[in-house]
Amino acid sequence: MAVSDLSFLALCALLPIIFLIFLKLIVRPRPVKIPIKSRHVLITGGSSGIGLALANQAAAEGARVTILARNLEKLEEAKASIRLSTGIDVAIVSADVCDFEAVKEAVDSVGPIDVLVCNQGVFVAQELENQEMKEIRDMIEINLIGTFNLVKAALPSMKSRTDRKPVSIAFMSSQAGQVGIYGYTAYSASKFGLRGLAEALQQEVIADNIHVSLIFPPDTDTPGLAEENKRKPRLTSIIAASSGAMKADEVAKKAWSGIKSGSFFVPCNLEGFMLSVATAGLSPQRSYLMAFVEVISAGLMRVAGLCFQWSWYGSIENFHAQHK
Ligand SMILES: NC(=O)C1=CN([C@@H]2O[C@H](COP(=O)(O)OP(=O)(O)OC[C@H]3O[C@@H](n4cnc5c(N)ncnc54)[C@H](OP(=O)(O)O)[C@@H]3O)[C@@H](O)[C@H]2O)C=CC1
Ligand SMILES: CCCCCCCCCCCCCCCC(=O)[C@@H](N)CO
Repeated sequence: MAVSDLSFLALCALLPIIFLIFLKLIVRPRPVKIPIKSRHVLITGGSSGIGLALANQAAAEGARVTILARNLEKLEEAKASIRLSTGIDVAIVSADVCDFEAVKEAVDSVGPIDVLVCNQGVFVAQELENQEMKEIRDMIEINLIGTFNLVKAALPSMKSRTDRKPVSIAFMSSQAGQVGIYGYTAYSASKFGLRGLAEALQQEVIADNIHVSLIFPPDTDTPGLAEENKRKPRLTSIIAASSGAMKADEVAKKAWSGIKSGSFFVPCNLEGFMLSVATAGLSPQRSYLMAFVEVISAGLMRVAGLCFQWSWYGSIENFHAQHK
């Protein structure tokens, strides 16, 4: 082999390494670890489904957990179920996230928060044309404005903590917050909204050692999903089935691992991983390895995304052809 061939091969091997080093130097915010043991975790919507699973796992890991929701009976039941499975007592607090004064009072009553998980959410799948304005408003109010209320209420004490250790604010989005899906005009809007909130907020709070995570679950087996499934447009189910369904415990496990590693995007399954790479956009990225994957697979992921759209629009066409 000629010397020039060898040096060409060496260059080919070297380029990715140089690129990795470059990415390692520039990714921002810098990597961080956020332990939850012995720290105060507030989980909204913690009385049911994904929130309850998050609370269970945090309690089992030795965090001091508070769960917040509206219905006090459901909160008591959740507390009893967590005690049964972990032997640990969590604190409960009742408030409607839509009421800022109530949220402020609740947050002040539970003491300084190290990890705030804004997980409360409602979802009713329906074509916009058939959906009542009340349902649309509820989704925006509870999922998006309610999250603003929580962050506004918790931020002052999170910022003024004396120990300066890394703390976290996590938002429960959805894969429907990464791609618009038939039947989810209002829901997707509320969850896409969380992304804008999260991206901007991360820049505002990084100097306070506060780290933001956005979690993107697929359909997850919860009381909320069972309720949603009672009346769901057929096409919503068909398109959402592009991503596999998960158990609440599995989603909670992925969520905690993402929050603790300070990841900005937290996908929960393989399809979610692809979605996160495909929709990386200008989101912050702490991991140079993930940044590397995003850069080298960007074109391919766009092709995959176009294939999914091709298949979804195919389903929509078929559906209309059958229902003429
Ligand atoms: N299940 C799924 O398929 C998926 C869910 N998600 C998201 O995960 C989150 C949790 O969903 P899931 O576990 O299924 O939901 P559930 O319906 O099982 O639980 C919702 C929780 O939120 C609380 N909540 C609802 N409205 C309010 C409010 N106004 N103020 C305070 N708390 C409230 C409920 O308690 P109460 O009613 O007593 O207030 C309950 O604890 C949601 O944000 C959802 O959008 C994302 C992707 C998939
Ligand atoms: C480039 C590659 C892309 C790969 C995969 C795309 C899969 C998208 C599926 C989206 C499913 C949305 C489910 C919403 C669940 C939810 O939030 C509700 N249960 C609540 O209403």
